[in-house]
Amino acid sequence: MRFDRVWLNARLATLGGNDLGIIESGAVASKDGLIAFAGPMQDLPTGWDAAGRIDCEGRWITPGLIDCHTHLVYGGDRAHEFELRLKGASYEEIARAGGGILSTVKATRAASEDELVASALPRLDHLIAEGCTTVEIKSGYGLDLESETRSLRAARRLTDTRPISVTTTFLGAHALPPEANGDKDAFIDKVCDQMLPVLAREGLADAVDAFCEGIAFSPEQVARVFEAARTHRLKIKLHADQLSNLNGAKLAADYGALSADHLEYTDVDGAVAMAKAGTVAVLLPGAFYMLRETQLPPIAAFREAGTHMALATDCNPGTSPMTSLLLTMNMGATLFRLTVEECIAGVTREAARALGKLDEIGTLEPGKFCDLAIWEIERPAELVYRIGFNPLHARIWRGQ
Ligand SMILES: O=C(O)CC[C@@H]1NC(=O)NC1=O
Ligand SMILES: [Fe+3]
Repeated sequence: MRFDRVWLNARLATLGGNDLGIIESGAVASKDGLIAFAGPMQDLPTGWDAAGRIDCEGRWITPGLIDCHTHLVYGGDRAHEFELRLKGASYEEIARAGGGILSTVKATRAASEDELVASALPRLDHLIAEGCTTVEIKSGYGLDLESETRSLRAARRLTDTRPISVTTTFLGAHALPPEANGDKDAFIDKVCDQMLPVLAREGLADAVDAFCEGIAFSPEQVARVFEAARTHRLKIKLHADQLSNLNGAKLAADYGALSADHLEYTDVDGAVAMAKAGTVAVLLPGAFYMLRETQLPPIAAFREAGTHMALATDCNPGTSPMTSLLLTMNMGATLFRLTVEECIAGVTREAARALGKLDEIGTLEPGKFCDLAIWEIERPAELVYRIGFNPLHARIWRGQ
């Protein structure tokens, strides 16, 4: 058997099954960008050969990390609002005063596609430096067809100059733009009848998302977006129950969403509905931390119900200006009390599930893309335990 590359003398955290899937004296082999073998070195086929042999000298190999929820493409920044919040203004007060998302909308509408690409690249490079091999990027700061199109094109273009997989999500129902003059239903009509069909036809969106919240859109308005997504055969996700319980998790589950995200105010019924529907709970501790939220997501209910749980940075200029999946894991453990296994699975196997791509990425199993992160650590817990330290030794994307 001839492989392209073989990584030998490694300790594997395959994330296969429902745990870390640890293999102590392991090897991974690639062929044409895919994993051709992942298992005990002694099980490598007799007489195997390879163009490249890498001695990992006992280092750990995990699947490449996956950030399944980011708003990475946007103009400007919100540092000034950060100062306002330090002086006591709430996130909702700032939003209702026309700041928040809308100030980023103004900056994004004013930015060219090249400028959107250029400003996103440093954020993307930070994720890549920590072993990220797939990133989901939402629109949602354009809020009109031309700006949403420009944002999603910019997201797609990031793969032109970086070795990373990008999935895009149309988040037109993120906030009400100024020109809507307060008419949310008319804006939802535009999202569903004008923007979504064009973006679907042009293949610019892999999924559709919405913000179901008092300061954003109602469950009824979100349901209209979901119906339109279904018409155009696009998968759905939802920013749900972040600041209040509008039963967003249940709504997402009822529509068979890939994921419902945030979920601080989700109740047991929502957790059970998600488990039954296979809708992944994407937990976003960066926003919880930045907003100094005190309502914890119902982790015990998710565990009890069997709801899959993922973790992501929610990288965005307002509530989570964070580009570190390692710090995200530490927050998931420290703030949400997730276990080490849940954290590492949350940014690999479960993040892949949240993107509907578990058949392609997220575990070290033959037939999946050979996306690897090789770590200078003695035990997997170090990936979650440390704060502000990056133990990445090497990152492999599609076997390279
Ligand atoms: O503040 C921003 O720019 C986005 C905030 C982000 N979007 C959303 O729906 N919830 C969030 O935390
Ligand atoms: Fe978000």
